Amino acid sequence: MTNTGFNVLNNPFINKGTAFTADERKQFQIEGLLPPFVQTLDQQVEQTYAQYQMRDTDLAKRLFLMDIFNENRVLFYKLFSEHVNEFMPIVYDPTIADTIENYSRLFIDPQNAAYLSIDDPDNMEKTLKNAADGRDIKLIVVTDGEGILGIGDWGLQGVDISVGKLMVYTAAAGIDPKSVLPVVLDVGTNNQKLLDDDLYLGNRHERVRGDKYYAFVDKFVEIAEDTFPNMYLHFEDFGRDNAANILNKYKDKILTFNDDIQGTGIITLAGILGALNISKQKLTDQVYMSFGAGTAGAGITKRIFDAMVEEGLSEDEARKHFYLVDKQGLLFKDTEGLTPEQKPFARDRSEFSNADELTTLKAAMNAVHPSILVGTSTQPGTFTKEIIQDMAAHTDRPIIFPLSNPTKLAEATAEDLINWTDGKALVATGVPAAPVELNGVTYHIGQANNALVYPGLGLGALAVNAKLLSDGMINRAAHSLGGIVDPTEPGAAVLPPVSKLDVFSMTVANGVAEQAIEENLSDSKDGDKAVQQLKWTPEY
Ligand SMILES: NC(=O)c1ccc[n+]([C@@H]2O[C@H](COP(=O)([O-])OP(=O)(O)OC[C@H]3O[C@@H](n4cnc5c(N)ncnc54)[C@H](O)[C@@H]3O)[C@@H](O)[C@H]2O)c1
Ligand SMILES: O=C(O)C[C@H](O)C(=O)O
Ligand SMILES: [Mn+2]
Repeated sequence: MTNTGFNVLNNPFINKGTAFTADERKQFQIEGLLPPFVQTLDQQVEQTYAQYQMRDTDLAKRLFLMDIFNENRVLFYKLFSEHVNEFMPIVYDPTIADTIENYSRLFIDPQNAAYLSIDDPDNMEKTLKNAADGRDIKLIVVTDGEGILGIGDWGLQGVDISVGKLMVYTAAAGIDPKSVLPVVLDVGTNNQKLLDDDLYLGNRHERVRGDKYYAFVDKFVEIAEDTFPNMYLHFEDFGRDNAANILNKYKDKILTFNDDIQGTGIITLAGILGALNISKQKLTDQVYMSFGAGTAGAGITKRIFDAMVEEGLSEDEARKHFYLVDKQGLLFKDTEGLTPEQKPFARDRSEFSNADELTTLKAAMNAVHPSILVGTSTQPGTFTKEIIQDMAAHTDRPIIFPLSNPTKLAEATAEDLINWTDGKALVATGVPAAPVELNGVTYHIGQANNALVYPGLGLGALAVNAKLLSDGMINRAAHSLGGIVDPTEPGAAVLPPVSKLDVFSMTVANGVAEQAIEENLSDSKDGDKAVQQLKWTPEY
């Protein structure tokens, strides 16, 4: 195509549609290619929002918004910024799970993603450059699609989680959409449904594992770092066997982040601190049980453990506060198949007279009586009325976070947890939950989803060009979410509301930037100023 005009109209990073002025229409050779009336951005927002409201299912709404995204990023983000609370569950979790499961069938537009195939590693550099198309890439979200939310292996179709996470970065923290790149590492899939599907768009073979897999990931990291210096590399939804390995390999070398391990750790710690602020209890008095001790479960446990150590406990003392339950039941030192992340928290059988019977959540809860129960098991409905009422009988204000996503996989609903405990439970969920009315009190439910923190964390780290993402920066992010909710209000939520996502993302970003400077991980002098300078706003 030689026509400059159509290239402009088809480039979502520069297209303004009907908002192109008469001068711009002349300059870009698009005179007469649009209706003559020149609209303002606000008029476009009003018009598209009215069209959005005409869609009657969440999936149809999402597909409509994706059309706007594909055509005009400024318009998409302006619209998103005006309806953050309403759009988050549509653009992101839980609706995004439907689009991932049906990605190939719904495919219309590649959304400027980079598709990297393990069968074609020599093309990696070219692909990344083609996808960047001269843009200065500062932020990559990469997935290999093996552990998408709790829905498992979706192969190449997982690319939508990279696209979706990046949308939240921009809507929440003002990361310039021109500076981001969604990436999928297509290493095959073990999802038989996809392998058998003629319309599946990914590599139709089993997942490549072992040395060849790690060599591919290493090559990606190396080329991405060389091609885009000073970039923040966000890993998302890798499988349990690889996620922590990759993070451990790179976290002390480059500016990188694993959302499921670190992001989820931060938001869950923030939620627990919020809950303790309401119950006026101390973190170091809590007994913690993780149901599902995989990537997220073990990552959260480590973060809460570190927080207890920071509050003065020795590592040995702190460790005594944690119990992990996975498929095998309560995890003991001699349990078969422990992951390296589970091992430090596995218990001695001699601590229990009935250790061999502790093979279910119910038995483990009965034996331990924890004050905090966090679910990252992908097993829906497993926080039963019996288990929860027994927990509530042994602790004043049980902290209960069913975090498995999407909605259909949650260990319990907020409504049940509040009702079963007569409002005693301090609850947060992974996906948005409506307030619960009980005995004249409205209980607001916090959303413990990493989306509440990763955008601010990324903005803060990028703004000051941090060399690494340190534990100190991560900890600072977790402590930045306090002070927004009034804990004395009856029914107060344990986390700030998503409607204020843009506001508290800035608090997180400022804290993280300042911490990087304090730790000499940045040459910047003024964190707040750097954050303000990097922040992008959707306007023409
Ligand atoms: N709210 C959030 O921000 C957030 C963040 C990350 C993950 N998650 C959710 O947490 C869940 C787990 O994600 P992940 O990345 O840790 O996956 P993962 O596969 O690494 O971990 C899941 C763990 O659950 C265990 N499990 C499976 N069946 C079980 C059973 N019957 N009883 C006990 N344990 C069982 C698995 O063995 C595994 O260790 C997902 O649903 C995901 O959506 C939520
Ligand atoms: O994507 C989400 O909603 C949160 C989290 O990263 C997950 O894997 O569930
Ligand atoms: Mn995830």
